[in-house]
Amino acid sequence: MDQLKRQAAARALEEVREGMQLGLGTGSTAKHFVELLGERVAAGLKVIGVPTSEATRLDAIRCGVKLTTLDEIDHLDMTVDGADEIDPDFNLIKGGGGALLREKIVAAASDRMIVIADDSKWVPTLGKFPLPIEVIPFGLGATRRAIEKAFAACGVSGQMAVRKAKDGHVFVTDGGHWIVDAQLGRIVDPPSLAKALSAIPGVVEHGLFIGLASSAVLAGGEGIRVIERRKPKGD
Ligand SMILES: O=C[C@H](O)[C@H](O)[C@H](O)COP(=O)(O)O
Repeated sequence: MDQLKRQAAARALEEVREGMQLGLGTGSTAKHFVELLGERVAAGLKVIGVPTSEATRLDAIRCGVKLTTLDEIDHLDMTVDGADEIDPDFNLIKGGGGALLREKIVAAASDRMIVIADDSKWVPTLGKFPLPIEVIPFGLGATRRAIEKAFAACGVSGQMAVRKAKDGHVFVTDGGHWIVDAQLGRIVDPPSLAKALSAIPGVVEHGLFIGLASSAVLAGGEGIRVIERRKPKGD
């Protein structure tokens, strides 16, 4: 599986050009991309990156990739990031690693977002992977009730659990928030659910990425598939 992730990362690297401003994703697949990019930088390629998490920031520094912020530059040419699920409309679930907020900010600031993954992430319908919802700890009971209402209005339901870190403590995101993971099974209308969740005051962000991904590089046993989204970014 790790080999497939690296192959997808290597294929995405072929899209990188001299001078590009790049969004650097988070997770085990994106980490391969940062490492491979580091090798190209060591060989003379000049690019600059914006990391989507503290973990990626440290990886990029270790790999010699020059970094900047979205305060210093006004757009990114391309973001390369992993995903937990991708559907045929290029809706994504992200946030399995807890980086969804920065990942979404960076993807939205990019001209293109390439999703890299092993092909098990390509699914007919989103929802088997628990949907991460980043929340403010204050008033969480009220926020959870509002989330349940949004689920009902969008025809989904399922258990919610506050994410725990490996040490048993509540997982805290880079932004200092918590994550509620929702086991929805099948998300019938991802764009409507995304809109409903975004309207809840205690929800900082959610892991549904709608209209952001422009292509997917999927590595599987039979090779690499590059699938382009037909609709322009933002639709
Ligand atoms: O918060 C984490 C990110 O959204 C990751 O890109 C996503 O969870 C996929 O991670 P991985 O490549 O490790 O499966």
